[in-house]
Amino acid sequence: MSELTPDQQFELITRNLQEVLNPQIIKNVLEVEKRPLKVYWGTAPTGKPHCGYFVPMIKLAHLLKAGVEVTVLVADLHAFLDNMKAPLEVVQHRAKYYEFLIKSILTSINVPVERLKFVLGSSYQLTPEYTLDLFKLSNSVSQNDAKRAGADVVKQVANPLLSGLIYPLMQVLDEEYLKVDVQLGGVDQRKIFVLAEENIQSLGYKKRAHLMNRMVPGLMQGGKMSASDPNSKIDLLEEPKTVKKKINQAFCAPGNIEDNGLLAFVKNVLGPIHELKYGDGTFEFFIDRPDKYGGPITFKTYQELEDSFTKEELSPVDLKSGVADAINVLLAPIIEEYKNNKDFQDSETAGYPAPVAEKKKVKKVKDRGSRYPGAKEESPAPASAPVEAVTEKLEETKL
Ligand SMILES: N[C@@H](Cc1ccc(O)cc1)C(=O)O
Repeated sequence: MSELTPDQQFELITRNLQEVLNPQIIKNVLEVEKRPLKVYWGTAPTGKPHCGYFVPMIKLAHLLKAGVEVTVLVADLHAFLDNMKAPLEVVQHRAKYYEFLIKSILTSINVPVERLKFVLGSSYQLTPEYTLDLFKLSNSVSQNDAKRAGADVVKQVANPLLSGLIYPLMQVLDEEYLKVDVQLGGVDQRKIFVLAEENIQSLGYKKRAHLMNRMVPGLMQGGKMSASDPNSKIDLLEEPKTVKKKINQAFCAPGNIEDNGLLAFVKNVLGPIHELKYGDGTFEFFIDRPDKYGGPITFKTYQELEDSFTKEELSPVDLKSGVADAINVLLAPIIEEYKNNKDFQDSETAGYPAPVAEKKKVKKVKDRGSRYPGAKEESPAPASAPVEAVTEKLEETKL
């Protein structure tokens, strides 16, 4: 059990979250029952994981630090039920790939993974008990409610499939079958979490608390970092040159801190990772700025960085270069581990992301950002990396 007091545990468990539903359930376990809290986070192995994954990973780190028993659900059947984003033939393979990546992200930010439990959805979701519970739940949730619950999670298509209604019901049942007190997810899971809170007791099961992390904004104006828009996201196995290119094309207007995915990334990912590595409350963000623009600079608090950007002392180009460098440092050990892992090297035929191609030609792009306030941001060139095409095409043909 943790050395921390229940208050300290609660602070870590809920730190930097966007929302918590039913915190009293958590407090009761920590303060009254005095046993380790049990939390699960589920992920459906669909597209290629991107940098947005750092946010739940940081939360898993907080949970482990707080002595929580954490389960990661690799929701293979959910990946299949979401418009066959992962067809059954490839889902097992992708599930392994996700588990590998999650472990390597955590290891790269110094989080020990031994205490993490990984569970594959199909390992219990095909049992008679689970099936009967699914049927029972389908008799108490209306089509409309199930549809609404999945609206931000299940891909919305012109002719919605029935599987999209089964998906949220199964996510409700997972809370019981994984024997947890709490489910963690992004705020995009909110409607499913509410569905769970409103319906799980009809099966005689207890209501769970829900933790919701923030979504990392995409690199383009508006929206979250999304697997379906390659320009909005940076994959975990993205090559350094591509990272530079994508960050250079990101929307980042001088002095504008409101609609700025890069600052949000520093605040919600780079800052907390620095803190995890070097101790509570610490922050450091370095920009290797050319001498003629003021020389290298280190910000010691996020606020300093934001202020400097607001006052236009720090230009978008320099912010971009600092963020791109930091992302490349973050991704290097993950890419390294991937390249050293033989299991994933010849996986293209399984509809699975191809290895980071060393030979892949990356067209040289001109530096598109501007160092000067008021200069126009150009729209991004389409990034049609062959790596992308493999998964996307497979997904399309199976739809
Ligand atoms: N809905 C989650 C995946 C998930 C699936 C099943 C669960 O029980 C939990 C989470 C996502 O969008 O990635």
